[in-house]
Amino acid sequence: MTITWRVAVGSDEAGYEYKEAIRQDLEKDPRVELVRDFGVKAGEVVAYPEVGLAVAEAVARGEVDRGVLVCGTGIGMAISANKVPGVRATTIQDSYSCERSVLSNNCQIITFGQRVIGLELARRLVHEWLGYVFDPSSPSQAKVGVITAYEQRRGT
Ligand SMILES: O=C[C@H](O)[C@H](O)COP(=O)(O)O
Repeated sequence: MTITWRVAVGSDEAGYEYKEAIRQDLEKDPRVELVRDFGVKAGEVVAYPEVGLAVAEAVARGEVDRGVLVCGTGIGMAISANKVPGVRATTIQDSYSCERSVLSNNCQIITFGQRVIGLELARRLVHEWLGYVFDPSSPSQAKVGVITAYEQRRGT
């Protein structure tokens, strides 16, 4: 079975160059059917939560399957995206965390710090990431379900 993804990308000004490189890679990847760019544009200055929340809301609404967010560290983008109910986001810097972010945690969003990791590593991790699919019949589902149940109890 061939899975294709609808992917959103976004950054603040501190992550603009990586976001652009990743967007271009995604647009060429046969596993990607749609790329939505939530900015920023060149020279634009936008607070990272504005972009992180917009991408996470697009994921939560089902308009895209996944998102890639870039800021200086990746931290602010992950914090922001995780505020949107139903969204799981994490910063990644290595191959194993990339794999587990999907297979253990069913994260829909990964974030990078442009000031933290090299561009080629970030691009490689995105390439790997598109190959992972969460298995809802795996033992990890029940653990992720604890988070979902908490959100539902909270009514968020
Ligand atoms: O997590 C936040 C990002 O790294 C952002 O790009 C920079 O934020 P700052 O300007 O508040 O350091």
